[in-house]
Amino acid sequence: MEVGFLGLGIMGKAMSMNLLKNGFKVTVWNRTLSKCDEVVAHGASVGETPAEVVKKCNITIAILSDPAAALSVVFDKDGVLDQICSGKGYIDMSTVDPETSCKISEAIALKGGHFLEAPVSGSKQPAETGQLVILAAGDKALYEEAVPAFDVLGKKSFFLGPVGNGAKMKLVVNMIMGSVMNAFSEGLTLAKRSGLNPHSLLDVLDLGGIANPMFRGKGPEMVKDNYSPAFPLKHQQKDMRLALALGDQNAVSMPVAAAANEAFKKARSMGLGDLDFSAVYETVKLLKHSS
Ligand SMILES: NC(=O)C1=CN([C@@H]2O[C@H](COP(=O)(O)OP(=O)(O)OC[C@H]3O[C@@H](n4cnc5c(N)ncnc54)[C@H](OP(=O)(O)O)[C@@H]3O)[C@@H](O)[C@H]2O)C=CC1
Ligand SMILES: O=CC(=O)O
Repeated sequence: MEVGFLGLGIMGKAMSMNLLKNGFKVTVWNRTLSKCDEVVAHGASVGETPAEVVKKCNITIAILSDPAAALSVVFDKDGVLDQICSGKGYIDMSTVDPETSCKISEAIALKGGHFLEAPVSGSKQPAETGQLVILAAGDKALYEEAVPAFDVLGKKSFFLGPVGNGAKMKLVVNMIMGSVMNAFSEGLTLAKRSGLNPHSLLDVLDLGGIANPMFRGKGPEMVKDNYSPAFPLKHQQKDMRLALALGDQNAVSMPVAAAANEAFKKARSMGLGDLDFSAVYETVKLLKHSS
């Protein structure tokens, strides 16, 4: 199977390498072209523009930073829309809002093409090991066609119905994740400030009802102040912002998520946006004792 791949950031690089390793022919494009070198060394071809990739491949996958990037790659000059047509599919795996997905879907449908949104849950390591959870919605026939690729990229894929449902599911999941990360940061800080060993807290958490892979994976690194990026904090803040907008539209009061968003914004203002989202811990550590 031949697929196009747009966007070779943390996720796109790992995912395209995984497709190559599993026998797919892959043609890649990245805005910063030099980032294609490593995947090319592993057998990928390069397209000069998104349009060139779509022209060559019947299915093109994208995973880009945010709504602005997702829209730019489709609508700008030499973008996806230039070459999408009947018989071709476009799968956007970026985390965006439902409105962005619907806009892309409608434009592609007008050209006779097929569209699937398929944001993913899971981070750098699950992307490398093919353990993502894929949250697809849109064109069911394109979903069926993409299953061999999804089977390589993920441990499970869901088809959630009409376009927008994948984006919504992803935003709900990441809203919970961002809120939990803030509570975890407060807990680690409280443990340390009150004289407890934070490693003991991690051990206790891991044996109880709220044990989870995020505490297990990020906790020991946070204690060492290591925030090497797997999921960049600027993207987590974007997800909180988009989830809060979804809350506005549905009149859902989300004070916990709103507070978590403020903490991520604070972290960005401290220059931590390119670090892992666990660096929000630094904003809690910053707060002074009252006594
Ligand atoms: N990292 C993670 O753990 C996860 C991330 N996600 C989501 O996946 C998406 C990608 O994340 P990740 O790989 O971490 O992000 P990165 O920041 O590592 O990569 C972003 C990618 O988007 C490209 N890009 C940014 N702006 C534009 C633009 N205007 N036009 C064209 N390309 C653009 C970048 O190109 P360039 O190299 O030129 O800058 C790069 O290829 C995001 O939506 C994120 O929320 C979802 C699950 C997990
Ligand atoms: O979007 C991030 C993730 O870890 O999932």
